[in-house]
Amino acid sequence: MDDLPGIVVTGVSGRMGQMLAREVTASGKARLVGALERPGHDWVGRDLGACMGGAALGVTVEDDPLPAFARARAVIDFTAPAATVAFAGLAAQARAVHVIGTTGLAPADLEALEAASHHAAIIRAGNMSLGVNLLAGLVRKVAAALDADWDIEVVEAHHRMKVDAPSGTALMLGEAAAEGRGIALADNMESGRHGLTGARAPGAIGFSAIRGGDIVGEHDVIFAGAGERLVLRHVATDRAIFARGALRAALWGMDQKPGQYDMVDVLGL
Ligand SMILES: NC(=O)c1ccc[n+]([C@@H]2O[C@H](COP(=O)([O-])OP(=O)(O)OC[C@H]3O[C@@H](n4cnc5c(N)ncnc54)[C@H](O)[C@@H]3O)[C@@H](O)[C@H]2O)c1
Ligand SMILES: O=C(O)C1=N[C@H](C(=O)O)CCC1
Repeated sequence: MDDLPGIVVTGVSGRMGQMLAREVTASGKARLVGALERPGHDWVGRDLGACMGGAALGVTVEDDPLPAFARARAVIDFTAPAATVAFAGLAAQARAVHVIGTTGLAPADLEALEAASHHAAIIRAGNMSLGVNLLAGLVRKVAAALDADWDIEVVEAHHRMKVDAPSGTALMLGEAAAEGRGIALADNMESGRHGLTGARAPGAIGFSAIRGGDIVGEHDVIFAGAGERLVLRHVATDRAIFARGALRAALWGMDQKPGQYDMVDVLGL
């Protein structure tokens, strides 16, 4: 057991943090060598297993990232943008692989990640599931095959606690559509329609977000043409798909040089 590579999970009390801690512990491929929460969180200083309502795991929840990262080959981080940027600098210092699932990152955050990736591998994706990464490839192909008379709309649905929109997945799928069409997403994005919006801009890629209940994650990419409509859909029913992808990315990243990677690299798609 002791020779298995060590992994630290950040934001360990969160929806994804708990899922990740369970995935790493049960995998037989890695050891959980650290569990982090934000300072002041009531899990800090307690055994993680007990906090999650099960048997003791022998892993105490900590709030100081650097000593934890120094014990790890990889850090799996599904938290919030400010925390992720700070963790990127510290993971780079510890030369640990940083797997980032956090969404809602701003351009300045991405610049900070780029700087950190000169010192350690960073693997980041708005969605770590196999299905969504395959879907992105299909979306790119369909968008390349259809002309701009086909309107592209991305519709996503998530649980009521999600804080960012469009989702990271929706943006990934929008990027794939834009690449297929040979346009820049940033110049063609239409989202948050409300009121007297006027007609749809020709060639736009539209985004709509639904938030409610405990929806894990659903994404439709709609290609709407004259007299017909093509809909490509992914439905997530279990967060374990994201945790499995993240663990796979962490193990893969341990053999990579410093740099930025995504799940297409990890999955060899
Ligand atoms: N890429 C993917 O496949 C994927 C899948 C699911 C969720 N996500 C993203 O992961 C992120 C987290 O989602 P969630 O549903 O688990 O959210 P959540 O709110 O349940 O969990 C986030 C956790 O991070 C902790 N945290 C915040 N700042 C911290 C800090 N400085 N140090 C340590 N811990 C800190 C919070 O206390 C919380 O426990 C979101 O950005 C979400 O969009 C990505
Ligand atoms: O629950 C979330 O939050 C999710 N976030 C990712 C996104 O923004 O696309 C992946 C799906 C779940």
